[in-house]
Amino acid sequence: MGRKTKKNTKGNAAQNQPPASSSKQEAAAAPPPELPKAAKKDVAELVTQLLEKCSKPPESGAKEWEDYPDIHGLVEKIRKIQSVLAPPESSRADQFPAFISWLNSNGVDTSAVQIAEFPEVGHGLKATRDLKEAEKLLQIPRKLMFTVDSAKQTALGPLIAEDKILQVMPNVILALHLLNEKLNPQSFWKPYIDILPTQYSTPLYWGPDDLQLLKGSPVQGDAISQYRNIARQYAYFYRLLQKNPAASKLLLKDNFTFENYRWAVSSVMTRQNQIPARDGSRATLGLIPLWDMCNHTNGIYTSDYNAEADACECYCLKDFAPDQQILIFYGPRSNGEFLVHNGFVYADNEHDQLRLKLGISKGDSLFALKSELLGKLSLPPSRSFFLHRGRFPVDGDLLAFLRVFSMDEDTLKSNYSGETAPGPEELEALKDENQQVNSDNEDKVWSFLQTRASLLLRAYPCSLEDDESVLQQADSSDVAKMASQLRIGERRILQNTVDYAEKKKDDLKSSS
Ligand SMILES: C[S@@+](CC[C@H](N)C(=O)[O-])C[C@H]1O[C@@H](n2cnc3c(N)ncnc32)[C@H](O)[C@@H]1O
Repeated sequence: MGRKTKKNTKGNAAQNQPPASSSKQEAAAAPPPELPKAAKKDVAELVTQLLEKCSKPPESGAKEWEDYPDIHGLVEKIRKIQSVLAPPESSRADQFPAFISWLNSNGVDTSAVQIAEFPEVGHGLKATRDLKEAEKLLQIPRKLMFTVDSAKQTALGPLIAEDKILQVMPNVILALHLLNEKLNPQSFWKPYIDILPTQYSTPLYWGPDDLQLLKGSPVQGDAISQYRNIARQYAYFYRLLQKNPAASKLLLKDNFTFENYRWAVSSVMTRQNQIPARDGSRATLGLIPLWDMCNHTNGIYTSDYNAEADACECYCLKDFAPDQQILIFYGPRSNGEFLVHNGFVYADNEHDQLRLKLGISKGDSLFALKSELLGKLSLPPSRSFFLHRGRFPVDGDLLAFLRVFSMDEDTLKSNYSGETAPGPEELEALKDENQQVNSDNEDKVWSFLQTRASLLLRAYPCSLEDDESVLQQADSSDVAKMASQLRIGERRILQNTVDYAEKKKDDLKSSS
């Protein structure tokens, strides 16, 4: 979410004592329930199959979708066996008072905010009084933060020190840390973990029918890849926890269910933040209690790191009246990114963009010349680009790629290769809309883009009106609404691109 930079202002550094190591606390905890031996054996076999299935390199297009039912099927079998370990349902809202007391007793002033439930966004913060734009809203000391660094100081530390894969996956470290602390009734962070949502709307919670709702959108492939990645991670870390002696005393070891893992991964994905390490030399990944109760809106970053106070500070994005929801800006992400990583999309996303995969065909007789020129622009011959919402749908990288993609042999040979190889200025010019290679090339660029965007518009399985009515219908599922809102945004970007290309072609005609 918010970007954190170092900032020196006055603060109360004396409060910042690290929490006691929870490895000691774990020793006092009652053991959580375990699966019977036979069930454990069945899970271990399914996990081996899952790891094998997910470890095959992901294939694009239809193949990716073809693999998904098998992966999903194995995961569902595992979940069924492990369902006996599910903890009793608990009410999140009942835990808020203890959470606020915990914050207050650790030096957090919560007087300006209150936790409340809001339509469409879940729980969030509301103002308890008039708050002015740029006024300091919250200050959360490091000792309350739940970070990769704090994970290393618990019983997870030895496992992190041993496993090379874990060391390069800070988000997984956080997820395992969260699960281990959740199982520990003595955890310092218990009041925080108790108020986390019990489930999420990320695609990790979707079934095959839900994923089908994304048909026509490139986000469908992203959601399937995410599911595959998390299933693979689950299988890998399941085996690691069973086999590695450094994991033998972890509470997590016998409670590492897929349900728990997708919950922990989603908790981390939807709430994580980069936090400068204590010495400022690097960033660590972490969760920031209370600050992470703020929901997102368009705007600018208003969070900062106060190095002197060793605390995260959040300022008001705008004026807020009493009882009004306090919103912050998470960052410039597209609706597709928000859907896959945060489980939501919203209508007025100023930073919405649509992924567009493009490549020079290996069968193109000019492949070598075009690839060489693209290399000089630091672009591979095939990659994903983005079409943007707003006045300028095409950015410099996409424009340069399309110009090279559309170049004829003569132009390539006489202006862009060998002795006529372009210098830095000519390369920059390829990214500049106000310059052109020649009018024929320019016409090809905009015609190609117009056709491609029109085809993508036609590829959606339903109309704009259908999607708009899904949003209006009270009985539409949350996933159906999300998929419709996503497509509405994508269609707007594609239609804007078609119109923009048309205008560019008209301008070309009138200038020739
Ligand atoms: C950091 S948490 C914010 C607190 C969260 N609403 C809760 O109940 O714990 C981020 C999550 O809040 C929800 N959210 C935040 N901003 C939203 C928005 N503009 N529209 C819909 N959901 C939103 C999404 O579920 C997202 O994953």
